[in-house]
Amino acid sequence: MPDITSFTENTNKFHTWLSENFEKLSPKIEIADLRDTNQGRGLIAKQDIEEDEVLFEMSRDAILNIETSQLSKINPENAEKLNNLTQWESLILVLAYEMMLGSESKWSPYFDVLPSGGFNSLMFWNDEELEHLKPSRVLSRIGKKEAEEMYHKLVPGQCEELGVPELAKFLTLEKFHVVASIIMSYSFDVDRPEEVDLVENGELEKETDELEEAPEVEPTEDDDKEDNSSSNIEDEDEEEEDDDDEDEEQSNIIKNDTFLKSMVPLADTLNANTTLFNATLKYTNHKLSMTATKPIPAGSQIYNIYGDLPNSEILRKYGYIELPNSQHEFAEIPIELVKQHYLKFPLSKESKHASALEKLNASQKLVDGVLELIDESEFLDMTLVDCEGSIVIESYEVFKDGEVLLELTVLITVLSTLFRAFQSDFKWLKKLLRGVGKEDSEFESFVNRTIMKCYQLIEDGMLNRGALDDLHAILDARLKQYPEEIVNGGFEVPEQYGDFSKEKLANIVLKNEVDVLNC
Ligand SMILES: C[S@@+](CC[C@H](N)C(=O)[O-])C[C@H]1O[C@@H](n2cnc3c(N)ncnc32)[C@H](O)[C@@H]1O
Repeated sequence: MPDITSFTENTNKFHTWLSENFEKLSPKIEIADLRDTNQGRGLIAKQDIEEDEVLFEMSRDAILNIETSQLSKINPENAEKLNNLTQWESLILVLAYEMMLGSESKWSPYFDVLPSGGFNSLMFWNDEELEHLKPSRVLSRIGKKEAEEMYHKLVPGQCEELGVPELAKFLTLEKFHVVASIIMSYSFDVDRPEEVDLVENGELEKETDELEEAPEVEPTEDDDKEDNSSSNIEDEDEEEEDDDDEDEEQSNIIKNDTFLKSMVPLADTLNANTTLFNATLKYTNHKLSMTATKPIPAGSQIYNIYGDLPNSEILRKYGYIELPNSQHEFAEIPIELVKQHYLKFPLSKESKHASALEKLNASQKLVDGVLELIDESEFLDMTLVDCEGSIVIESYEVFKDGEVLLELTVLITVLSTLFRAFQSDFKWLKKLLRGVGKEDSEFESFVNRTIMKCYQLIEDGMLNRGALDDLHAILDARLKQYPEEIVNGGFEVPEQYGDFSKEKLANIVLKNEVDVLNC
């Protein structure tokens, strides 16, 4: 039986705190108990709300981050020290410290409505439960190991460094996972006031409706100065690796960011839905305000959007899924499958040639040699400005509407053109093979010329037949990796959200991915 009394009491105390600490709290909204539909607390409209109406508003000192926390203030050097950690690390310490203060913390009634356990996000699934998600690539993004490494960096080292050894005792590994999971599913990346100024003055152009790191997303705000949701530990580690080269950025890591990872009370009480979202968090220089983006009829739930996330990512970070799917589903093609396709590609139709090529280990040499040249292609580096770095990456997203990542289109067009050319002339192929891996060889110049030609074709909107055939074959190979029941339509996505088993949640994610691959 859920404890209705303390749940309601905590909601009421939080509401009182909000009326004392917020600048505006519309009487048209209420915090509702939605546990009967497995949504915890949520925000409901008590009366009709108009588009652009402000639902609540708070000043920047009502939110919790390294600038407002006690941990920064108890010691004059702490603010600087926290700024030298990553956004994740510092907010974990800041939030844990305030929680340790208990009723002494300004945010104590807020903490009482945050979860203290019962998380469904993938970090809390055991190995057996995670098996159900195979072959989804979401499994590569859980970051359990990275989380533990972060724990050992912060505890006890950073706690002592900040002059709070008692925090090391409070922040057990179990508590660390709770705090990190709260940040994962409740925090916002709030634009700094200076950033808002720049955008408002037109000095910085920001694109609308685009996340900072789509689709490996954050509860960050989107570039329209409106909210989304938060980041994950691996995302930030990747950013840091990039920064590692730059000594200057080693210190003041956070000060270099245009946003500050923050806990934003009440804004994080909104549940999310990629179709039904009707409110968004807007930032001004001094304030944050939750604003209706559509008219909201009395009795409806007020929804945010945590980002352009597919169900696999919603499950990983937030522990729930959308039915029948998210608006932003994608599936992923691992590079291994692309390699395997071309390793099996018949380089000659004549059997005597085929065995000679086998002896030369030709397929492996060609696949490795071509991928190396594509990876290092200066031409692609300069022309594909929308792709970050090399087009040879671990996996490629394909989307619900049949759209494929540009990187994959280019890669497959080049590979399909090359391998069909290799297939056309056995003698020439043998000659080419001698140059694999060598600079200024005929092999290298042929591959580079083909890369340029293929790029031109793609720019002119032309995909050759061979590339399409290869893409379909690779998509089919990916589909074969999914459980038969899901691929053959033996599993049906339920109509109503409920208290689903982990296996059912996993099957819904796999079914969504299979549907995308079948598009
Ligand atoms: C930012 S919090 C929203 C407030 C939360 N419901 C609460 O009671 O504190 C995010 C969490 O709310 C839940 N949630 C959000 N949107 C949901 C939805 N559409 N359906 C089910 N649960 C949802 C998930 O547990 C998620 O991790």
